[in-house]
Amino acid sequence: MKEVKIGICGLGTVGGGTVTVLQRNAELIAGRAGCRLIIAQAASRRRPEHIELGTIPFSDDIFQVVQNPEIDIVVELIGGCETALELVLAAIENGKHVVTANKALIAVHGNEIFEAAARHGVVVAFESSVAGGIPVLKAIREGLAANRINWLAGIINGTGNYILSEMRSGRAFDEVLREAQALGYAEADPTFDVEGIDAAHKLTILASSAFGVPLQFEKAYTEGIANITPYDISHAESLGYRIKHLGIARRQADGIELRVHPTLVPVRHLIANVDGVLNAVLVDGDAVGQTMYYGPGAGAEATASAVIADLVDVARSVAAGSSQRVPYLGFEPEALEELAVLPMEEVHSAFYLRIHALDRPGVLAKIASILSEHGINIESIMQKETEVQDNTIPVIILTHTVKERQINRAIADLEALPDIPQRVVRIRAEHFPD
Ligand SMILES: NC(=O)C1=CN([C@@H]2O[C@H](COP(=O)(O)OP(=O)(O)OC[C@H]3O[C@@H](n4cnc5c(N)ncnc54)[C@H](O)[C@@H]3O)[C@@H](O)[C@H]2O)C=CC1
Ligand SMILES: N[C@@H](CC=O)C(=O)O
Ligand code: NA
Repeated sequence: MKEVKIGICGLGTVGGGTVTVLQRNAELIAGRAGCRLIIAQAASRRRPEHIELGTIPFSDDIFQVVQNPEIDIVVELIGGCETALELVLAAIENGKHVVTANKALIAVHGNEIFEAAARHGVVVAFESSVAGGIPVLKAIREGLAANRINWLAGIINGTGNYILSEMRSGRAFDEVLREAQALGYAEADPTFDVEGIDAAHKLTILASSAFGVPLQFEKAYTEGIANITPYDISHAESLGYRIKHLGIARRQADGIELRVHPTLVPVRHLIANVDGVLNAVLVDGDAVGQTMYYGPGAGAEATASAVIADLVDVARSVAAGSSQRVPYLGFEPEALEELAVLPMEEVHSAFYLRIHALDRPGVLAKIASILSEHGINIESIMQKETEVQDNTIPVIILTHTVKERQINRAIADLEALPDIPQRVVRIRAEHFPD
């Protein structure tokens, strides 16, 4: 049987999982790929103690892997952007195919990397970069190729979803984050998870694959989960909603929405019930309707599953000597569109508002009148008389769907009232069509 030689750079969580699964399932993978995947070299800062490397040659210099003439496919699992970009471009220039789990690298430098790969006749595969083990890019680029995709929405950060899920049972944010780090779910810099940057990287890749637009991470609206409190989680629940951190991309007539933020989702919706490190991506296509892809979004072997699926894909084409591949973003480069990313003020959502108002007669009427002046209808309102804090009473409001611009103006007017001494808390809400 033909052999395809691979070199693995980075032996941390995902690198370790990849070595383990490649060794454990070697026969099965060879049967599927039609060739043997041989790890010809592995490199990382330190020789890992917890990974059984056996006879695999080890180096502490990742650049040795891209210079190794034996190697056909370089697997980049070091993370980060600077060295990873240098490594991947060097691999491509040396005529090597690349498999990477690095969403930051693809979202920020993907356009440049794909051009370099096309010039050198090699491929770059990145299924594991989005939603870990879930084959969602394959589903969008291949399985849904017939569809005009209208919108997609997903829980695409395992760490953030793990934190929000555990907070529902009253656990503290910092303690749960430390646990997610210990389980290998979090990024090297966990602020990427907490501030929504990791989800924005993944949403950028999903949106480009769904709509056929160039990668444009810098235009994504990004808001994380750091300000979500147990108080809002429990009040959202009493309104029949759960707070999830979602990435949403929607095609509008004049552009696309590209946004990542905490969102109230009706509790009965499937996506509200995706908990822990699990991810889910809901995709609406004009022919198929809605499909949802669900599974582990992070973790060593779950992510290795997608890394190895890419290795099998690339190895099959190397073994067959074929250059026919699914295009990176699922569209031929000349079919990509320059659709504008819409400013957030043009986006429509319903809103959960938490307003702390002084306990004076007529305050509720003033709030209702300001919302009405801005054309905002109220779906439900709760005044928590028993929860007086600093002389204020929380008023929780759920609005109907409005333009972001309307809510911004209404909140500015509310915050200008002497009766409302604190900032208004707002969280967007989505009602997915059936
Ligand atoms: N942990 C997860 O569940 C998932 C991670 N990813 C992505 O996979 C990539 C790797 O993530 P993890 O395995 O979690 O990270 P990690 O921090 O556990 O592993 C990275 C490894 O690369 C090594 N390394 C980094 N820079 C190096 C350099 N310049 N020279 C030599 N060695 C170097 C580190 O020493 C470490 O062993 C990242 O891009 C991450 O975003 C993607 C999906 C899931
Ligand atoms: N830190 C990421 C890892 C997978 O992409 C996450 O928590 O989802
Ligand atoms: Na994936």
